[in-house]
Amino acid sequence: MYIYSSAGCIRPQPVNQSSYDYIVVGGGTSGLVVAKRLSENPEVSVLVVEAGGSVKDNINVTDPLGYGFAFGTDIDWQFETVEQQFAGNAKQTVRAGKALGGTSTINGMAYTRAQTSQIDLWETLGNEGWNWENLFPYYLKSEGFQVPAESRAVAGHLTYSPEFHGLEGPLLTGWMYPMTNGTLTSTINDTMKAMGVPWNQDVNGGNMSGYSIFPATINQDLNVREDAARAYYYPFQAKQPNLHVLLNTQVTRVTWDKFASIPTAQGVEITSSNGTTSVIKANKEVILSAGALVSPLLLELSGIGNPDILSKHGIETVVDLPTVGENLQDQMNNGLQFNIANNFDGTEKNTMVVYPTAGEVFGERTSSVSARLKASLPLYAEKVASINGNITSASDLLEFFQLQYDLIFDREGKSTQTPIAEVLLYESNGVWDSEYWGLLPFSRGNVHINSANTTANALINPNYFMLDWDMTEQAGGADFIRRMYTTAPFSDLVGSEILPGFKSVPQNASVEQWSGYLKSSYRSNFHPVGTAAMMPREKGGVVDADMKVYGTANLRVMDASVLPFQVCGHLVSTLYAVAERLADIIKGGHI
Ligand SMILES: Cc1cc2nc3c(=O)[nH]c(=O)nc-3n(C[C@H](O)[C@H](O)[C@H](O)COP(=O)(O)OP(=O)(O)OC[C@H]3O[C@@H](n4cnc5c(N)ncnc54)[C@H](O)[C@@H]3O)c2cc1C
Repeated sequence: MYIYSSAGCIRPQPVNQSSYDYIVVGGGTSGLVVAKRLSENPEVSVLVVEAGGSVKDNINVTDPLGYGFAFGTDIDWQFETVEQQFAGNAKQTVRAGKALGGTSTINGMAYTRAQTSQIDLWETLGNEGWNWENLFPYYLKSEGFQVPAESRAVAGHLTYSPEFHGLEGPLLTGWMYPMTNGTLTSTINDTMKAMGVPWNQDVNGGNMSGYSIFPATINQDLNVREDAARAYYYPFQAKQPNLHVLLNTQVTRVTWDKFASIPTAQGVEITSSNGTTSVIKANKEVILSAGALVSPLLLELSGIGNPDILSKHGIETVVDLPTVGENLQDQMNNGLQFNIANNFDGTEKNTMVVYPTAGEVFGERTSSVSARLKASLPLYAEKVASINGNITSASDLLEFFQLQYDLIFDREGKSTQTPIAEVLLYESNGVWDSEYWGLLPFSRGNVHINSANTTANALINPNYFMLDWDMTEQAGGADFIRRMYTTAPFSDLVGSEILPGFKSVPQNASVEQWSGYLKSSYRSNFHPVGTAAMMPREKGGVVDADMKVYGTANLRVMDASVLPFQVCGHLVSTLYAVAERLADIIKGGHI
């Protein structure tokens, strides 16, 4: 067993302690933030246990234009879902990073936050103190925004509002150099204007809707990906000798203090890469940051969860918390492709994004779509409850669904400012590609252990396309893209539609006509959240507003599992901010 500690560059050293004050399970996006911040106090020792290794020099990670290079390699967990019964029964692959830095080492590097109302919703649910106003300072605290030079900003349409960005935080954000020249951005802007979609000066201030050029997590001067390890670990290795990292080591469960009156984590059981198993003790706390598809499994393997599931696998119940692993929410990712007309020179590679609202997607149909959704909510709640074994009651689900509805539509059924789709646009291998996803599906699934064997595959079931809104939203996104490609002036640069093509999905297709194509060509959007949700226990929460697991003295979860609802932005910006705030909560003082 080897430990990587503060002594300069990454170099294996024998484990030198059998106990640490804090043990963070998973050196990923969230885990490294918490570990770095806790170890700012030189009096405490912090150990991060990470299943993967260091990828500091892995070109598949560092190359900012190398999105996808790491897929299918040994740093990709490549989780597999069960057959998706509402989407043609095919299984799906859900990617996640297995490396120091976690999924931030393989992701698309987009840095976009959330709609203010989405974060405020967390407080409405009963999580005191979790609202946009309180979280916003932590978005700024985590961020080291690299201000683009004015000439670059003008040439590349890189608009931003300085007050929405932190300059001193560890996580570098900004724009890649080669992305900032060309005229396509303004052509699309004129097209968006023609479609009634405004330019959004900065998607990171709490209003995401509109058309924008989004920043990335990037070190623009080195031209390398900025992942969690580059932001929150490597620069502090030498300065914070009390921050230790144990790589290539898998945590298999939490161990408990047999003599404590309430369940108290005593440490973690680990398996090293050579297969040896041992226990490391935690003097104060264990924090699970293994990701939304693993942290709930570690809870179950440690005896926290649904007693029916635990007993089936011979695991003694430590805390009866049946919603562990429930409330899984992911999004579905589809794409449309078009030929490029000869008059486009193909040189611009800006990070263009459109976040249309329900009104912009559905147009005149908005009130009928909203009425139908509203009327369907009780049915949705019944359906989700029954398919998921009534672990979360239909009445609780109905409450969540009404809150989610209120994000999208107001009381009169009109569209709010919350976007319902993310639409990307880029030129790739000589064609126009528009990848997109509906942002707020109502489907809820789950993830559970399938064995007490810690290395066995889990049962991952996002229930993609379970509810008809999810298809309505996804088909609406496809319609929106077709309009975008056929609206001037962008239409001048577009040839014929390649995918799906009008033979496969006719012009002005109905939702039903879209569904065959969308279900046969979708993939996971790789944004699983909600499986150890921060909510009051009586509503099905797994962690409280301090991310402490209900019924335990000193076990917390901090990763995408705790987000009770999906957010409209990509996840890392919000996870960095939430983890920053949690670190302050643990340290005993927060903004
Ligand atoms: C392909 C892809 C593209 C994406 N694109 C974007 C994007 O452009 N922008 C964005 O903001 N978000 C994006 N996301 C989502 C985002 O990156 C993730 O939601 C986020 O990084 C998850 O952070 P986390 O802290 O929850 O978990 P992770 O960062 O996944 O960290 C979990 C860590 O725990 C480790 N671990 C797991 N099990 C164990 C165990 N038993 N013992 C020890 N360690 C363990 C893992 O190896 C990992 O390092 C993308 C995701 C993917 C997969």
